[in-house]
Amino acid sequence: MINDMQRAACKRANANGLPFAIWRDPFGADFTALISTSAPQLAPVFGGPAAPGFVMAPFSCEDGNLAWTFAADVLVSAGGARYRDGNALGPRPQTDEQAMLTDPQGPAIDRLEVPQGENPAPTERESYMARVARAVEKIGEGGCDKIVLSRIDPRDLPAGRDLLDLTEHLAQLHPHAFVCLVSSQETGTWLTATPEVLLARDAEGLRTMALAGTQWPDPETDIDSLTWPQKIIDEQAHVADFIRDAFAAEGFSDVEETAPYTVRAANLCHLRSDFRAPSGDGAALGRLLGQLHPTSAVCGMPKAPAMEFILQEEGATRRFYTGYLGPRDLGGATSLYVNLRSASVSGGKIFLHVGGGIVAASDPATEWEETVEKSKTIGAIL
Ligand SMILES: C=C(O[C@@H]1C=C(C(=O)O)C=C[C@H]1O)C(=O)O
Repeated sequence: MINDMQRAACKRANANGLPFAIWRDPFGADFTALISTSAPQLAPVFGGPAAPGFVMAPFSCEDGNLAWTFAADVLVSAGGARYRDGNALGPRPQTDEQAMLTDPQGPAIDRLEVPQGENPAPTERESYMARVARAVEKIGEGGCDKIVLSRIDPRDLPAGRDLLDLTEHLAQLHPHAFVCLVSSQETGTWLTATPEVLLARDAEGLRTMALAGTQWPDPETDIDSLTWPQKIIDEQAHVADFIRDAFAAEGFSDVEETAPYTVRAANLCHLRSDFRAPSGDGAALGRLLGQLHPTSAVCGMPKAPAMEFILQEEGATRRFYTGYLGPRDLGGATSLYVNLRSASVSGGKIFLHVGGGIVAASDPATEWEETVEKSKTIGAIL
């Protein structure tokens, strides 16, 4: 899955303080590794100069179309390495640094490890439940229909396990997910196994999804037999409304939409509907991304008061959790995923971020349970 050249390139990047990302697409077999030989820059995802790269944006940002952009200086896919030459990728290294990253005779590095950085405090059960109760109260006062809250669950990384091995294990456990390890000084190091597409563009056009509602049925359950309470059906419909409005506001027409259906994501099930639309020009896509991020699936509704409540309750602890990440302009496609079922890595610790949407009828104890179930996506490898 992660081949020897990809391992060597990521470890050498890490040892040399260079940014890298390594990911596996949903239902894909192979990983792709991308290494930058310079620091990531904040740049527009759509509408700027098109060059292959990897992008990552935080939850809270002024412009949803602005993301940390990791230039694809070296790209190692299952078929071999390619190297940046201007705004394209070519077969031969253009610099010594590019060559060093993939040189079969280059230095062997034992393990990929991340130095100690941030050390956020855990959110205890009582304090999370009190936070949920305050959100329900706020919704009851009017002005907000839904607020997505989250918490942090710090765990120890298994001693002696390489982060690349953990990433590979995560991918094996969750074939449906976009699985990614990304690291830079600007973003920190994040491990993700997300089921949620924020916005994807390829030759066939645009794709996104409205995902909401969570159940954790017995693994033997036939998911087609699952039913959803009306409050979840309504909540998912609101997320779909939000996406439909964003397309309409930016002038995208001929948007096709499916009816909601149940999908599995690890031990969880969600309610989802899919959107497809013809692509637009870069400026319109940038505005669409700005409208979509953060969606009501991870922030709430309406966006502004939900965001204000989240920042007041959680401070700035989310950082890149519920932001987005993914490859840009690679092989003619850009695939941005919501950074969910994700965790930041710092020294020997991994900080799981888990959350859920709160509506008027939410029960604090059940909301806590939901976050415990969501923590199992990454928890399963620890
Ligand atoms: C916020 C998370 O998940 C989001 C919230 C969901 C919900 O409220 O049911 C479902 C899917 C995601 O859009 C998370 O996984 O941390």
